[in-house]
Amino acid sequence: METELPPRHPEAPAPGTELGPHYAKCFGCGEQPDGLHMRMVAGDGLYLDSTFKVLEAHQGAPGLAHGGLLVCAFDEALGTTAGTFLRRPAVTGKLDTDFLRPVPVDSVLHIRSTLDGVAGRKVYVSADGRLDGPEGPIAVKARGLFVTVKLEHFAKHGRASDIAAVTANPSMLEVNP
Ligand SMILES: CCCCCCCCCCCCCC(=O)SCCNC(=O)CCNC(=O)[C@H](O)C(C)(C)COP(=O)(O)OP(=O)(O)OC[C@H]1O[C@@H](n2cnc3c(N)ncnc32)[C@H](O)[C@@H]1OP(=O)(O)O
Repeated sequence: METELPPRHPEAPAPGTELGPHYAKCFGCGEQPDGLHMRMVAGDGLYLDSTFKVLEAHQGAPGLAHGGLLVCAFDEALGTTAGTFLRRPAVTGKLDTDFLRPVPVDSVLHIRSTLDGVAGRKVYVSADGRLDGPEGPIAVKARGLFVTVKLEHFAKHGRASDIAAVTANPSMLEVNP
């Protein structure tokens, strides 16, 4: 598959900028009580650095993060990477994950997610998640294919009450394609 490396969008957040939630109710980055509350900082290339602290509510086995929630963290990081550097929303088409080490409750996963290339509406992204700091051992790796969509995608498919809520209060969204 031929891909191109896109330029960093001129309106992408400056390197070092901490991103706000892309949607106030997002499970990954918004205000959901048991959500992942991920924090993300724009890198100086086509990458983001994110952190996800594994909490009590995120367990699968005793004292360990649930694998599906780890996938959720990567979905969030990868989708935000695509959206941030292209300045248009992208939804997950495909997501592959390698789980290399268990991730304990109370640990912080340090995720670097990178935009690797685009081909038409397809956006290829990948990420590594490390324990014990940004240079620590890799616990989880992921690769994703995201597909850019127009805002109508959400208006057409989203639950009507939530669409009405964000229409009435656009500050719930960080969307400015
Ligand atoms: C603005 C700034 C915002 C910043 C913040 C944003 C943050 C966001 C954070 C989000 C965080 C969380 C993120 C979430 O949780 S997103 C939520 C989870 N994902 C979804 O709900 C997506 C559901 N799927 C769809 O809606 C449609 O299937 C989409 C839109 C994806 C494509 O249907 P559409 O009819 O529109 O397009 P198309 O079918 O012509 O496909 C187009 C191209 O893509 C290729 N293709 C498609 N699927 C696959 C696949 N599985 N493997 C390989 N390839 C695939 C396809 O072959 C074609 O290629 P080509 O023929 O052109 O070569």
